[in-house]
Amino acid sequence: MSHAWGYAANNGPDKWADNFPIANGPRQSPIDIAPDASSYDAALKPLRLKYDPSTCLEILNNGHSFQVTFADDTDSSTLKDGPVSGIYRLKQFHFHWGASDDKGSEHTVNGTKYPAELHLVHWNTKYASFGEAASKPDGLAVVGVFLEIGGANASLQEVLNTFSAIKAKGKQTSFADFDPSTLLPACLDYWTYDGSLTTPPLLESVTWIVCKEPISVSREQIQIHGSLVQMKKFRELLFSAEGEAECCMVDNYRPPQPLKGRSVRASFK
Ligand SMILES: NS(=O)(=O)c1ccc(C(=O)NCc2cccc(O)c2)cc1
Ligand SMILES: [Zn+2]
Repeated sequence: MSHAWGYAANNGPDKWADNFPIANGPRQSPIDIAPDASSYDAALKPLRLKYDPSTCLEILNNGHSFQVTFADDTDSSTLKDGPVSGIYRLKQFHFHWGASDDKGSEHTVNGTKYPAELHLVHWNTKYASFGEAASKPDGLAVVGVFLEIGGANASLQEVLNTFSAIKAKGKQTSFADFDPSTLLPACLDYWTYDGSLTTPPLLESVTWIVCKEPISVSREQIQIHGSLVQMKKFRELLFSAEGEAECCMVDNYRPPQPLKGRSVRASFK
C-alpha cells in the first residue's frame, strides 16, 4: 500500500512520523525564523540565480500542490553561490498556501504566517540526478519566497491562468517560456539553514535559502474578463482526482519544526 500522506486530520503532518520516522529527525523543515537570533555571516555570497524560460516544460497538480517542472538535463537554469558551493539545477517550483489569508506559509518569521510560500527546488550537479541528490546532506537547495497580499502579480497570473486545466490531482498541461525569476523579490537578502523536504519523504538533504522580502499577490485582480481573485484561484485546486469526492487543495503546509540546536545565518545585517 503506497503511503497515502496528505494534509487531512487522518494523514496530515502529525501522522507522517508513522510512515516516515525521519519526521522527528535533527534537521527537519520548515522552522520559525527568529531574525534577532540569526547571525549575520559576511562570508555568505549573494544568490546567483540564472533561469532560462525555454527550460520550462509543464505544470501539474500532484495532489499535494501544483508544480511547474523544468528540463534539468543541462545547466541552463541554475543556482550558484549564496550559501552553496558548486552548481545546482532548477527542477521545479511549487507553492504552499492556506484556506484563508492568515495562514499558508511553511516557514514563519517571529511566528508570523504569510498567506503562501513559493519553493524553487534545485539539485546539486555533483550527483547524477535529483533522485540521487535528494538522499545526500548537500544534495538539494530550495529558495523560499513568502507571498503577501498586495498589488496584483502579473507574472503569477500567467501560472494561475492554467488552473482550469489542472484542477484535479494527476492533471497536467504544457507550460512553456515562463521565467521564474519574475517571481523573485527585488532584494535577494536571505536567511539560510540546514533542513529537509517539508513533505514526505522528509529527507534531510536541503540547504534552505529563505528570502527576507516577500512578493505580492492580490486578493482581487481586475482583468478584462471580470475580477480574478489570485489567492482564491489557489483555493480552487483539488487534492482529489476526477471522479473522487471533491476536496479543496488548501492548508497544504507543514507547521514549523524544532530547531534542535541549528543556527540560522543571515546574508544581511
Ligand atoms: N516542499 S519542499 O520544497 O521541501 C519539497 C521539494 C521537493 C519534493 C519532492 O521532490 N518530493 C518527491 C521526491 C523526493 C525524493 C526523491 C524523489 O525521487 C522524489 C518534496 C518537497
Ligand atoms: Zn514546498
